[in-house]
Amino acid sequence: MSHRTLAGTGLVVGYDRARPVLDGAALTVPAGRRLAVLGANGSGKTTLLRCLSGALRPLAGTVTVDGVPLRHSRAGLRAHRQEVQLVLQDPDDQLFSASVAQDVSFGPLNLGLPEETVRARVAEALALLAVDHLAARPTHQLSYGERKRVAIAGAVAMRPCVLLLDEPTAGLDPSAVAETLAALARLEEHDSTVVMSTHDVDLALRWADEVAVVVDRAVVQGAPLDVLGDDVLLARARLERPWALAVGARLRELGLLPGGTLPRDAASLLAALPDRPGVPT
Ligand SMILES: Nc1ncnc2c1ncn2[C@@H]1O[C@H](COP(=O)(O)OP(=O)(O)OP(=O)(O)O)[C@@H](O)[C@H]1O
Repeated sequence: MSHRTLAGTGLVVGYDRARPVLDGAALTVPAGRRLAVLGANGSGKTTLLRCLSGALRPLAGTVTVDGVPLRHSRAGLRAHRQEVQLVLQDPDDQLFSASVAQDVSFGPLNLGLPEETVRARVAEALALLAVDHLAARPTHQLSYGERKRVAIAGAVAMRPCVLLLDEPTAGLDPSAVAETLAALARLEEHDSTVVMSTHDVDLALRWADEVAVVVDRAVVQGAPLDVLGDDVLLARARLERPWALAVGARLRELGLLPGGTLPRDAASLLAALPDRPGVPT
């Protein structure tokens, strides 16, 4: 795998030509950078990811990989799927084989790869997602969190350059969220660029290198502190300011937090606070 830059420009995407979900949206997934796609329910996050994956053809606009436009022919889509993989929000939309190993091997087998290569890819994908101990288990017996990680493993076995994850942490408990994030970090070491959609502004702030907000049928993209500190944009997008920015800004107003970049999570906020109690005069 190697890093590739996935981008969409002038995207008009939707299910009804008269009322597209996205109308002239642009997004760049910079190679090797973590991108979080945020937006309220129904704003069009899934629609955007489906379009970038090639699953949904835009009514207008172009999707490119390293500047080369995606063609929606059979051959074009087949080539695109080897570069870009989408993992759906609900693992039950994705898992259909009897066992975990069979499910994860489905994509590589479909590519016509030799059995030995498929076995190696499956073993690697299961290990990266820390679900190797589940290889022989029937998929329907797994917990929701396990099924979500197995679904990601299925995409990873295709060795995509860009992995698009639709709400990979939704419905997970905090330890399962941490396990998923650790798995994503291992994927990045294997040169996959990871994009996740989420409603969780706090997660986006602490995880992402860049943030894209789907709002008013368009996409606003930028640095996490800029985008998630923009109250006007957040209100338009029906999102809340991340707690770390809200609390950090208030502590700074009170003179309790030194200047510089605002902390992005609890650990860095606590580390930035003075080590003595009491309100400074
Ligand atoms: N297959 C479809 N046919 C018709 N309309 C659809 C279809 N899929 C989605 N939509 C509509 O497109 C809009 C955007 O939906 P989408 O699923 O992309 O939003 P989302 O931001 O991912 O939402 P959520 O956070 O609730 O998952 C919604 O109004 C939805 O009803």
